[in-house]
Amino acid sequence: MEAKLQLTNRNGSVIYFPGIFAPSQDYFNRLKTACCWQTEKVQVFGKWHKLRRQTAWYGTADYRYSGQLKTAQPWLSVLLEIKAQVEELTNESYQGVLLNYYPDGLTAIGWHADDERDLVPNAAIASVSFGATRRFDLRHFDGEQLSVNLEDGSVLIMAGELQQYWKHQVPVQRKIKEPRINLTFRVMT
Ligand SMILES: O=C(O)CCC(=O)C(=O)O
Ligand SMILES: [Fe+2]
Repeated sequence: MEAKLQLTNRNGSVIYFPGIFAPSQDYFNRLKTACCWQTEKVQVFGKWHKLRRQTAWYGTADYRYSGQLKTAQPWLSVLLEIKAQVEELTNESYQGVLLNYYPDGLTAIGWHADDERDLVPNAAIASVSFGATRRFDLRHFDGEQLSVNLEDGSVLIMAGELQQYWKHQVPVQRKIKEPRINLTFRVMT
């Protein structure tokens, strides 16, 4: 059994597994090279703005989120390799993965819940991290906050009713100059 840390079990569960993938597997560079990255945009008062964060969506189902339609690109072998290990660890099967590329610590993702209607409600979301360690914050609607550092090769599982009661973010960390890739494997309707 792998080492694991249960961060909360209140209104959903969050479990952290460090060191699931070894640095020698070189997934950061393989994903950086193989994936078709797109600069993320957000619409504010009708105007589109480019973000520093880049994303990619792979799998067998299209995904609508924050006003955009992400057309699924077919699975890559490197993604299937990672998916197989994550499915074994979490006892779940995933139809899609959202990848986020953070070039440095100035790149962040704001408070949100992963509750889009294309996702099966309350199904597990498995979040895999490569590269720079970044802080991951969770905030319950009643104000309780939790944080965990997501290290290279780790897997974080969010499950149950979590997305209905908690939001999460990856905040700006100015001192971090190194890039990071995160993959969130999702169960789609
Ligand atoms: O980069 C992370 O650790 C989280 C990404 C995330 O929350 C998302 O893609 O919905
Ligand atoms: Fe998220």
